[in-house]
Amino acid sequence: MATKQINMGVLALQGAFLEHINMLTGIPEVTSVITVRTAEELNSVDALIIPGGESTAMALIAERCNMLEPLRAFVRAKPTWGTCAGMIMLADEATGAKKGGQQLLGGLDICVNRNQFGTQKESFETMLHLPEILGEELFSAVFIRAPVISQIKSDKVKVVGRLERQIGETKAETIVAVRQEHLFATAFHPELTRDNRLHQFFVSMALTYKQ
Ligand SMILES: NC(=O)CC[C@H](N)C(=O)O
Repeated sequence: MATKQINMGVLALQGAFLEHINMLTGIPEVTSVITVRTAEELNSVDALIIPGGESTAMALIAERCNMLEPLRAFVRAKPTWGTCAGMIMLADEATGAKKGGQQLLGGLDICVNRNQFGTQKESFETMLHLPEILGEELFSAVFIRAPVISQIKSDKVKVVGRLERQIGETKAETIVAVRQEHLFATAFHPELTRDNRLHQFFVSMALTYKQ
C-alpha cells in the first residue's frame, strides 16, 4: 500500500518560518512544503505550522493582509501546530498582551501568559520529557521569550509537555505543550534544533486527519 502523502504549509507573515521548512524537508510523507502568505496558498495545504516570532506583529500583519478570517477558518478545521508566538496565536486568550490587547486566532481552549520567563537574555535550553509523544526519550527544548499555558479551559485539551524549574527553594511546574484534537502547540522552538522528531510527530498526526 502506498504511504500517505501530505502538503505542508508554514505561515510566513513573520518569524522563524524558514527553519520549519528546513525541518519538514526530508520527511518522507511530506510531498511539498510551501510558505503561506495568502488565502489561496492556505487553501492549498493539508496542514499548517505557525512559527515563533512576535505574535503582536504577526497578528497585525495577518489583519492587514486580510488573513485573520481565512486563518481562523483553517485552524477550526485542519491540523495546525503553533510554536511559541504560534502557540499564542492559537490560544483563546492571552495575558501579558500589549495595551489594547491583540488579535488571536483561537481554537485552543487555553489561556497563555506571554513572556513568562522574561527577556531575550533569559532564553534557555533544557531537556524536556514529552511522554505521550516520545515515550522515555528526552527532547532538547529552546525557550525564547516563551509563553506558558496558564489555564486549561476544557477537558478536550491534553497536556503533553511540562517543564519543571527550580526557582530558589521551590520547584515550579508549568505546562509548555498541549494537544486538542487536530491542534498542537509548543511554547518552545523545535525548529531551532537539529532534531526533527516533533516535526515527524506533527506530520503523522496531520496524516490521521487526511481522508
Ligand atoms: N520566540 C517567540 O516566538 C517569542 C514570542 C513572543 N514573546 C510573543 O509574545 O509573541
